[in-house]
Parts: sequence; C-alpha cells; structure tokens
Amino acid sequence: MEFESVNKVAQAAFPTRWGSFQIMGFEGILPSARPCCEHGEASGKRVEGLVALVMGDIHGAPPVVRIHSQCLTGDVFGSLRCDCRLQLELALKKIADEGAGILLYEQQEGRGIGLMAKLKAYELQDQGFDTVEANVELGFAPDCRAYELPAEVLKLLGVPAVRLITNNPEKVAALQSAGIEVVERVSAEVEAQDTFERYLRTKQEKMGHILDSIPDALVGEE
Ligand SMILES: Nc1nc2c(ncn2[C@@H]2O[C@H](COP(=O)(O)OP(=O)(O)OP(=O)(O)O)[C@@H](O)[C@H]2O)c(=O)[nH]1
Ligand SMILES: [Zn+2]
Repeated sequence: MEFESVNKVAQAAFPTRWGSFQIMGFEGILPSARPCCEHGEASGKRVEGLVALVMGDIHGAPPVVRIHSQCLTGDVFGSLRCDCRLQLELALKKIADEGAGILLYEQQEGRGIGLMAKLKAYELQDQGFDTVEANVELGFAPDCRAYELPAEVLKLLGVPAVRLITNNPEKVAALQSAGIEVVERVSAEVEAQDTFERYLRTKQEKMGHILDSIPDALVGEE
C-alpha cells in the first residue's frame, strides 16, 4: 500500500547504554487501513509511526541498518519466548561498534497482528500450536508486516543503500523492491535458548529465516 506522505515530526538527542544517538519520529499517512493488520476493517486514513535511532555519519559507505519489529514482551520485559530483545541489543551494539548506523523501530507488534492478538497466540502456543499455526488459527496471515514505511524513511534520511541486520530474507527483498539497495545482509542470529529454540526452528522451517546455529537435521522435529 502506498503512503500519501511520510514526514519527520520530531528529532532530539538520545543518550543510551550503547552511546549517543539522535531519536527521530516519523509519520506516514495511508489512504485506508491495511487489510490484514490489527486495525482490521476501520475505514478512513491511517497514520503509522516509526522511531529511528541514528548514530554517526550515515552518508558515507552504506551504514548498518536494523528494521526491528516491535515486541513489547521481549524488548521491554525481556521475554525469553522469542529472540527479539537479544536481537535489539545485538543491533544497537553493532551500530555502536561501527560508530554509525540506524535502528528503525516499527510499530508492528506481533508481526502486525497487535499485542492482544499476540497474547492470544501465546495461549494457543501453550496448547501446542507453533507461532505460524497460532496466527492462522486466529484468522491472520502468518506475517502481516509491510516494510514500505522504513524504506520511505531511509529515503528521507538520504540513505539509498544499506547493510541490513536481519535473518529474514523477506525484509531484504521488501527493501530492494521499495528501491533501497541492500549491499549486504548482516546476521542477526543470537545464541538459541531452550525457551525459544522451537520458535527459531519454526522461523527457519516455515518462514525461511537464515539461522546457521539451528541444524537442518532438527528442522521439523518437535
Ligand atoms: N504473531 C506473533 N508474533 C510474534 C511472536 N513472537 C514474536 N512475535 C513478533 O514477531 C516480530 C519479530 O519477528 P521475527 O519473526 O522474530 O523476526 P523478524 O523481524 O522477521 O526477522 P529478524 O530481522 O531476523 O529479526 C515482533 O513484532 C514480535 O512481536 C508470536 O509467537 N506470534
Ligand atoms: Zn519477540
């Protein structure tokens, strides 16, 4: 879906545990609600927000960029049902180590289905469904995210080419088809833990994620 407009609405200094960033708020306006996402059938225009953390000179060689999808349970509470928090920290450390880079934090909780639906999906997973099956059982696509907004924000930031921190080939393809060159994929793989090993295996088996530490021989086993 095409945005009618994307604008920066705020910028401020942002000191963190990893170093000093600029925090920026962006807003994109869509002509109508997305068909598959948490906001359902609501009519009328839809405003989507995105937070960017920017460090250093991003206009030389292609900078490292992380598109991180919101995960309240992982990012804030440190949940070990998923690898999100560890990936967020990996990305911020990578940017800090390079002295330059961008974290785009998009508000697509639960792969776009919303927080309450994600909690319902967790309930189903406790009954034996995997992360993909749970979404489908609740009437959603396995993944409801779109990446046009981060692509438009990169264009506004004057960044035509990136080194993308991700294990998800769909993010690489989506950015490229939105006109951002991905010159390298930088692994976002973290050490598997018992509590989210099944989650990683499902991402590898059903969502095509590139995860070297999960042996193929284990794929499909429960
Ligand atoms: N619907 C649903 N969403 C989940 C679940 N666990 C984590 N998420 C959400 O999944 C998103 C992160 O997606 P992942 O599939 O873990 O990783 P990715 O962003 O596709 O790929 P990477 O760039 O490699 O991290 C966040 O929005 C989380 O809130 C779950 O069991 N069900
Ligand atoms: Zn998570």
